[in-house]
Amino acid sequence: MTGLTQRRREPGEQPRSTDGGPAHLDLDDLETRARSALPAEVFDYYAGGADAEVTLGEAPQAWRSWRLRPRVLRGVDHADLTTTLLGTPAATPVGVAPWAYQGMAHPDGELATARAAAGAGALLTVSTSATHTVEEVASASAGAPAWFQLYRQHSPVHTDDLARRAGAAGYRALVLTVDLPVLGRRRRDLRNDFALPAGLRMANQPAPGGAPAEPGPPWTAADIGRFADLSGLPVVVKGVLRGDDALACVRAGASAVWVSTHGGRQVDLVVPSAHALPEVVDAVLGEPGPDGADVEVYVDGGVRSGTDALVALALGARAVFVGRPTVWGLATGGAAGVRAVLDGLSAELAHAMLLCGVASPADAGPDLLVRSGWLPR
Ligand SMILES: Cc1cc2nc3c(=O)[nH]c(=O)nc-3n(C[C@H](O)[C@H](O)[C@H](O)COP(=O)(O)O)c2cc1C
Ligand SMILES: CC(C)CC(=O)C(=O)O
Repeated sequence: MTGLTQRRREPGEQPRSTDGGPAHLDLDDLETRARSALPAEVFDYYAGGADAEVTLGEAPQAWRSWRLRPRVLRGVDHADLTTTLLGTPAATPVGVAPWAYQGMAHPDGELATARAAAGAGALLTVSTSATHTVEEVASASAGAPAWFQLYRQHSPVHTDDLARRAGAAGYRALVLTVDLPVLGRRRRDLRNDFALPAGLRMANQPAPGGAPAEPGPPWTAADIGRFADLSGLPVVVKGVLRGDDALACVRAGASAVWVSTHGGRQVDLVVPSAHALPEVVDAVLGEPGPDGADVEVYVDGGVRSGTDALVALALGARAVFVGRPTVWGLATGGAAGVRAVLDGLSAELAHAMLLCGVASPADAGPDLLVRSGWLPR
């Protein structure tokens, strides 16, 4: 947190080089360093989006189509970031979105990300497509709360098995990703003929050579309650962009919905998360979840600063999740790199909250925002 005044330079003191440490979070610089650290096709896989990447490019801009209306003289001299997510305490409303194949970014992969999230008190979401098993990542979290993200697998038996294992391993929620009936068309990957490195461990996939899988039917809302029963966990539905879908998920037993364009990697030209969020919040506001508590709404996509995160909270998100910033942190600095990203974004958020007279995440509301007419939409 910056102090009340500028620091005065000592006589003869030269400006410090900022190369020596993370004086502040510079995500553009981190991305540039990750680009140098990673093989070009791996960087492209992580960075890229679907088709012409319009949605990918618009995501950060969309948060920035809002302007803040700071509250003054409200007696707020401290911003407390602590919150609960589905009843689980978290030190910050900035969490880690699930992302695949972390072993390509760092040898410790998901284990490093888990340690970083645990250290930061940030909620971790672990991808099905991890390079360490459901149970290994749970152990690395050392009791810190984590959620497990589930994709529909080729074999429904395998999908169900993963849901049960997530419950048994101590994850606190099951995140069903519903925006990937098939993979989006990612031009960079097509151009690079991207393939996963030969030695990469697909830790949650069944061993090759088993019986050929019989694909099950596509998921419907009815699967929400079924997975809650199988896993014994509350279900979060990730990849919702419409109010009617959000309400249908809640009525089918979801405890939370997660507004997401999948980082612009699935369908291009979809509405940015920042614009879909208010519709989803309106649709489910005050709806009870299966345990009677209010349903929660989360969001991800293009959140790159504390002020972006504050806009999301003001629009009604209970938590924001970040994907690529943690990719760049892991690729450049392992667990410490991810930790610096999470701590940096949380510090920026706390700073922005204080400057806007917002004492806690729950204290953020739509009164903080205006959509400026003069801004390009
Ligand atoms: C490299 C990469 C891999 C991803 N893998 C998954 C995944 O396995 N499961 C999932 O639900 N979402 C996955 N996502 C989407 C993220 O969870 C999240 O929605 C998105 O990255 C948020 O946008 P941001 O990267 O702009 O923060 C992935 C995203 C990226 C960038
Ligand atoms: C295994 C993939 C489907 C992971 C993913 O969600 C992505 O690359 O966006």
